[in-house]
Amino acid sequence: MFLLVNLKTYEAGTGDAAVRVAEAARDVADETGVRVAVAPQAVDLRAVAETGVETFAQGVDGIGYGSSTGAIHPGAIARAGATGTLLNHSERRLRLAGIDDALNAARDVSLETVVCANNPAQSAAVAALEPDAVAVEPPELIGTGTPVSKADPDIITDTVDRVSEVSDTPVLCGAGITSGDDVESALELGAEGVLVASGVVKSESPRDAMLDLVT
Ligand SMILES: O=C[C@H](O)COP(=O)(O)O
Repeated sequence: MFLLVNLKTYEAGTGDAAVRVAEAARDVADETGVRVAVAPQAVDLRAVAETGVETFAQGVDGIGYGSSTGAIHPGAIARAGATGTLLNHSERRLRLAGIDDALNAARDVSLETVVCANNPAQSAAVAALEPDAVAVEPPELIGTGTPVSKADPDIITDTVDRVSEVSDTPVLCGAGITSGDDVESALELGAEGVLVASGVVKSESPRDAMLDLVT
C-alpha cells in the first residue's frame, strides 16, 4: 500500500504548512510501516524533504540543462531531496511526447515516476512508456469527496486489467478519496496505492486523516 499526498497549491499545503503536513506524514509512515510520500510545490520541496518524509515533485519537465525558462529540471528536483515525481496530473497535463521526454529525464536522475491518467485507455497508453506506476484519476471526481472506488469502481478494475495487458506496472488511483474505507475499496479493486490531496491537506488534522487512510 502506497499513500501519496499531493499538496497541490493549497494554502494549507504551502510553506510552513507544507512542512507540518510532511512531518505528520513522516510520523504516520514511521508508526504504521505504511509507505507515505508527500508531493509539495517545487519551491517547498527541499524544506519538505529535510523533514525526512519521502518526497515527490508534482511534475518535472523533459529537459536537460540550458535555456528552458520556468521549466522544472529533474536534476534540480533530485538534488533538492526528491526521490520521485508525479507526471501528467490532470492539473498539469502533458502531451504523450512530453510524458515520454519527462520519463526519460526523470530516469536519468533516478527519480521514481508515477504517471497520472484520466481513464483505463489512457492508463494503458502511458503504461506502454513503462513508468514506475500509473495513477488513474477521473478529473470530474477530484476534490469532490466522492471516491472513484465507489463512484465508478469499473474505472479501477478496467485500468488494472488493461494495464496488465501492456506491462506489470502497478496501478494507483485517486480522486475523491477521503477515508480508510475508500482506500480499502480501492485496494480490493486491484489498486496498489492511492493519491490523496484535499482529504488530507484541507482536513483539521492531516495526521488523523492519514492515519485513517492507512489503518
Ligand atoms: O493528486 C491528487 C488527486 O488530484 C486527488 O485529489 P483529491 O484527493 O483532492 O480528490
